[in-house]
Amino acid sequence: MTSRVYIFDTTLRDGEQSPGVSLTVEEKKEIARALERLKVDIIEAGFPVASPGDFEGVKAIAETVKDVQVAALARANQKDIDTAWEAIKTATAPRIHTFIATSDIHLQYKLRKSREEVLELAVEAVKYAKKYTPLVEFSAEDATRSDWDYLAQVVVEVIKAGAVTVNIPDTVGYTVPQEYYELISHLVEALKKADLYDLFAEGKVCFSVHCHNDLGLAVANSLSALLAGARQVECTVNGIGERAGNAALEEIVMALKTRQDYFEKTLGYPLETRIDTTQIVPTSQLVSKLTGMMIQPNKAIVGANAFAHESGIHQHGVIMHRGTYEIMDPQEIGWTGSAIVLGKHSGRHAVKFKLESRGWKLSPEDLAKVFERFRQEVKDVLRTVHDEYLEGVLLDEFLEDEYRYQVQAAYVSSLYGAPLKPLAQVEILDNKKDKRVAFDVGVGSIDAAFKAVAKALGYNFMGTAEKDFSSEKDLRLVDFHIDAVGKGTESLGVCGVVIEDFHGKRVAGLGKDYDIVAAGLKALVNALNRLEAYRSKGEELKRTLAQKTNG
Ligand SMILES: CC(=O)SCCNC(=O)CCNC(=O)[C@H](O)C(C)(C)COP(=O)(O)OP(=O)(O)OC[C@H]1O[C@@H](n2cnc3c(N)ncnc32)[C@H](O)[C@@H]1OP(=O)(O)O
Ligand SMILES: CC(C)C(=O)C(=O)O
Repeated sequence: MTSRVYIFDTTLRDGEQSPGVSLTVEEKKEIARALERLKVDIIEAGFPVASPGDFEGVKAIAETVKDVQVAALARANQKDIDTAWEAIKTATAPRIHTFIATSDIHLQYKLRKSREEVLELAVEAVKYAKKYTPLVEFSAEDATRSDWDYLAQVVVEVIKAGAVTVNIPDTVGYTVPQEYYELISHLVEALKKADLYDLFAEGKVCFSVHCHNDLGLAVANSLSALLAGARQVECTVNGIGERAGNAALEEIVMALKTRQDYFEKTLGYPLETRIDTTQIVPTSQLVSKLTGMMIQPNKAIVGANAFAHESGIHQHGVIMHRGTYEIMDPQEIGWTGSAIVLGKHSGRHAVKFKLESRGWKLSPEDLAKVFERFRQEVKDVLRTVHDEYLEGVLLDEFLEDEYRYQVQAAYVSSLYGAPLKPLAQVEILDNKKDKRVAFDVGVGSIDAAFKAVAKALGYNFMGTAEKDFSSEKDLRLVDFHIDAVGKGTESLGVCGVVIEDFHGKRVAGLGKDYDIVAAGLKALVNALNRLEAYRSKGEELKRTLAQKTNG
């Protein structure tokens, strides 16, 4: 048996069958190019007879990609096969993928045909497709709910008719790993009985698997089938597809790579794909963007949290040795690295690590003070804790005396249904007791208030605009959010802001108030106090604190 596993990507065919997904020809070409870079073996580009748009998409892909087979789907009839061929004939290696269901439930209710009729249609379809290309794949739709002996008969006959790949789909995600293993083994035995085993053993005929995820078992079932002798896996990027989706390409590939030891121990040789795993994350993100199907944060391999650690014990482990809580190298998959994310469950080691990565070296006593303040003021208060909030509490701890500004009073209007813009007037007192007053308008009351505060203190508030900084006075808003502590209209508003200055320095500010605009004002003024204190005393403080660690 060969050790090579062929990756048949059906993102553009079964993946596009996800409810709500519809890709343009240009988008399909962009994904196909990404799949070529990922080095999948086969791209199933679509179902050409389905619509002129599908036909054009498949044709365009066949003309675009070179280093990969291009497959087109066709029912077991001549029109579908002719149309499939028309669409893929310019591909470097065109594959016709014809299919018909073999389960009694499909035969009786959907096809309204006998087993004999379906067998004949399958054989005729393969023979007909074979006139166009040697690369003919046959799929026995709903194979896992088919009678095993009838399925074996179909498999044997389509191979005799010329199919070089025989796919055994778990169309409705019904099987379980052990059963699927036994089914593939049963079909291998059938090849032996039919004197076709040599073709299979030499890799001239290949069993393929195509698993749906209705019970969440698509990847497990696919891997189990590989152990039984299948050598092609049909899968989609991010696991998108009909209903609960298909087996996720990234999970199959990384399971084979990460547990190569297990497959080698079990089979006596490793299983290998030719996938360039560093292309997994870029491809996944492209597919998500173009299909509009979000990737859940905890999705294996490609979810935003797949290599992020928030709880203290795990963070400590990862800081000491990544392998304590990670079984894959994120960079091998195309991530920039793992992430230590500060949050409710973070501990002292993570806080120390984060501060050190920003150039702060603290004695155990100073670290304890900052950690305690972080615990009290930030950890339980914010859901997303940017690293800047941690540096912020450090600045509060050591430089609070330097803070210059305090909101004295503010008047901010809030409008509904009026053709006017909200207006903010703020009065800020500095540490020399001088009053700084400014007015401004904004798209909303917070926007107006922030502009007025910035103006009063000599800054120019750019909002979240992507435009370049043009002056030392410019300030960009990097993050802004308000959470409510408590329930109902009397809850406390907690506002967090992160701003960036002309030099790229980012600082965070926090503000709390029963009035959410007031919470926002306090947060921005807190951030500006921290920014100015950092600018005048930050580097000196770093040196002073670091010296304490030497003594
Ligand atoms: C398991 C899978 O993922 S299979 C692929 C599913 N993908 C799609 O369906 C893609 C989009 N489909 C379409 O655009 C349309 O269904 C088309 C163009 C393919 C067919 O449209 P229509 O001709 O209107 O038929 P409709 O979809 O309503 O019914 C399917 C017909 O194909 C027949 N059929 C279904 N599977 C097969 C097959 N593998 N081989 C031969 N005939 C089949 C059905 O019996 C039915 O025939 P009938 O019209 O004589 O009753
Ligand atoms: C056409 C076949 C391969 C299919 O998509 C399925 O059975 O799910």
